[in-house]
Amino acid sequence: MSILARQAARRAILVLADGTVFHGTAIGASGKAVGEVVFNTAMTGYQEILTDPSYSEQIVTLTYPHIGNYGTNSEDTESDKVWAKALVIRDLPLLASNFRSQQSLDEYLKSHNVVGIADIDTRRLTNVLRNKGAQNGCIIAFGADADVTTSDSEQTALAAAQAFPGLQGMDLAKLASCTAPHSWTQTSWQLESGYGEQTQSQFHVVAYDYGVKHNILRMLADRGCRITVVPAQTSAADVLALQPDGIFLSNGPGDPAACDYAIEAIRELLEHNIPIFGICLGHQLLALAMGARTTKMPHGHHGANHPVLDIAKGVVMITSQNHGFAVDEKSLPSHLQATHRSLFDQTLQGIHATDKPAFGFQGHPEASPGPHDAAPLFEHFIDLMKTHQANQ
Ligand SMILES: NC(=O)CC[C@H](N)C(=O)O
Repeated sequence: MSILARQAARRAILVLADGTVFHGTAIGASGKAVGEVVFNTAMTGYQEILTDPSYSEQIVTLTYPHIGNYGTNSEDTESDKVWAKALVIRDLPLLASNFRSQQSLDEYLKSHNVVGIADIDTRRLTNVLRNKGAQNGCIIAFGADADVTTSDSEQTALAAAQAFPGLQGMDLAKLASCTAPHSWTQTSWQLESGYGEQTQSQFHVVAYDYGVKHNILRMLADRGCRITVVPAQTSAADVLALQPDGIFLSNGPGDPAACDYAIEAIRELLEHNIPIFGICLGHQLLALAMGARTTKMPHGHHGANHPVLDIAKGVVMITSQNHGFAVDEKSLPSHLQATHRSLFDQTLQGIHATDKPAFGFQGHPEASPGPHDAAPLFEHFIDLMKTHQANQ
């Protein structure tokens, strides 16, 4: 029995748009949350997942049964707030134990005003999502003194789930983006010293922030990139005025095809032959700008154990993934080459332009807390910038 069940438990319900109902224990804040329900198979990294802006408008189910074991801290974050709409877990363990822990997961969710549900059969929920596809859903987490199991609240939750418009066609990147350009100098976390500060740089990278995960910026800073982060709607002309050695297109939430301003700016930037690297949403936007199409996947890829084939090398990488849309390989124009494919469902995972120094990766080479098999993709971006500098 979890600590929640031992305490005076607050009840919660999760209702999917197809009418499936789960009764569980409320964790985090009291209230209602509506969004697309997805499942993530990572065993660790719940704080990084919650703070990943790409989870905007999504309710995240973690399939690993014990979540919260190592508590939370102020460092293991991918942005300044929790972006996931709500959290669904099987069991919140009795103790949070880690020398870096500052707050339990339950307290952390409460302090960020995020609702959650525990003590439900997450295997059953995952089966529903895997077989029927990602579905919209609603969680109602009741306060301690609420009378809860009424069918009224199930009806309220069902109506809210069915009224959610869905992620297709939603442009969320401009909402997750920063509002003003700024520089980024923080480097990766080390056990002895925590996060570091960049001391010298060799390349100037302009990073489009569509909801950027901080570890991407840290890994670029580690590799000698002086970084100017710019808002999602920055024009190509404004980026070119910064005289970048390379342009980075970040991850981000929502439907890539809805980000017309970004697709237009990237199309214009491609004409200047400056190295461009896109991750996840950035990869999808690069593909769209070059004439490919994106589609909504049945239940997407969310986890830290996804095998991806490097087509040219014939090597398999274990990768971190978080996406619900994908570039349709069949739609690639002749000047875009497929470089990586998912070994779960054969969907496209990487592209490289044959006529420009531009490439994209669907997974997360910056993954924190890993895996790190795809990290060498950052070196490829550095190599392209070196060549570009040498040719100037
Ligand atoms: N992590 C991301 O950048 C996600 C990209 C896009 N929003 C998708 O769901 O496919």
